[in-house]
Amino acid sequence: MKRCTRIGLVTSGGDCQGLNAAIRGVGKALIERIDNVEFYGMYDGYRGLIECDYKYMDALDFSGILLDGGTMLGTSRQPYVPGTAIVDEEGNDLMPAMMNTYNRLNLDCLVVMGGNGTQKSAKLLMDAGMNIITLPKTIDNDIWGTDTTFGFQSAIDIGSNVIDYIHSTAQSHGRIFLVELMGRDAGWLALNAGIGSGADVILIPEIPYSIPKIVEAIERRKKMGKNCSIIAVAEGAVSVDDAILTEEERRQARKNSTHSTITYKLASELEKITGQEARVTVPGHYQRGGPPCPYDRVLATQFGAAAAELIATKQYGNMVGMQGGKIVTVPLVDAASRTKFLPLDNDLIKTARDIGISFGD
Ligand SMILES: Nc1ncnc2c1ncn2[C@@H]1O[C@H](COP(=O)(O)OP(=O)(O)OP(=O)(O)O)[C@@H](O)[C@H]1O
Ligand SMILES: O=P(O)(O)OC[C@H]1O[C@](O)(CO)[C@@H](O)[C@@H]1O
Ligand SMILES: [Mg+2]
Repeated sequence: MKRCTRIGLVTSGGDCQGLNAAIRGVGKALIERIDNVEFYGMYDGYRGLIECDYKYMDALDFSGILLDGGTMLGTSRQPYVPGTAIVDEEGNDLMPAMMNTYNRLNLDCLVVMGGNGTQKSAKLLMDAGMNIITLPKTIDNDIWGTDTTFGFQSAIDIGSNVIDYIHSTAQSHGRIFLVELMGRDAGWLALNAGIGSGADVILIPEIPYSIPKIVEAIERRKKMGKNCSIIAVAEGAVSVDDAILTEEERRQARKNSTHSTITYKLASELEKITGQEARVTVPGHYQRGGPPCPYDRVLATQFGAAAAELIATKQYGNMVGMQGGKIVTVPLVDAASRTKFLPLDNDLIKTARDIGISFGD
């Protein structure tokens, strides 16, 4: 009898919408393609791989999960030395433990679903000799080599919806409203949600803001008879003053600040300067929760099926991605090589500026 193909599955990093849809896509497409296939779902990201803690999965596990939020396998963030190793709290390299699980289960391939950080760690697994295929998941859309990631569109929908609802209360009270959206390093989510919901100012990490410029935008609106202003703030947005600090200096400044986030600090500064009441709304992890939107269901299914094809044809060491509307295969060395920040010549930044949205610059 033909030896069975044994596939490991890992979901790593922050959860997002579409992870279960992607797991389902990989599972169903492999069952269709390969006669004898077994699945081992690692619990809680790399923890399961390290501790050989897994769930044996069969066809039924891939049914009825398309709409489920989160990940049925659980996820985690594991300490690491950048680009070098996944480690425990004492700094011990955990590659031998992960390799042990891979060999013990006699895996043919490990499918790793994660964000930009996960792509880097998956490359370490590949370098150590594992057959790896990765899928790009994250609400941040910051993975190099793919135009989009699953989770991103669902988070845009939620972020836009939050701002949609803020409009009426902002208008009734004549207030400045700051809505803090996720995105520590990249502004994709804030930009898209901001444009999609009619924000007046959008602040993203890639374009440092100056407070006088934001005030200018608010005053300009007042002159046009508009009594409220809505500011979409990426959580990683930085002022021009902070942009010149080192990462360590910025960390210290955050630690010493009396404000919980930059958005609250900005709100109190704007209130002082403009004399207009300012309020902050932080949807937080709500942006990552709940069912994937239909677009993400389709994307995650496409990515999952494409991953199955790569496995069936033994094209390991690749990430599945989307470029120009087409499913592509991206070498993991490239996908893991850098973060996909918003380029300043991005069309959407131009569109936003064209309709008078300020970036505080
Ligand atoms: N530079 C790196 N080198 C090695 N391993 C890394 C690196 N960055 C992250 N990892 C590993 O990948 C895991 C997931 O990374 P991270 O927490 O950055 O989330 P992510 O995959 O980027 O997803 P998201 O940003 O959407 O939450 C980390 O907990 C860590 O174990
Ligand atoms: O879930 P945690 O660990 O609080 O991390 C939050 C971070 O995860 C993300 O949701 C995805 O990377 C970021 O946008 C956010 O900064
Ligand atoms: Mg990330």
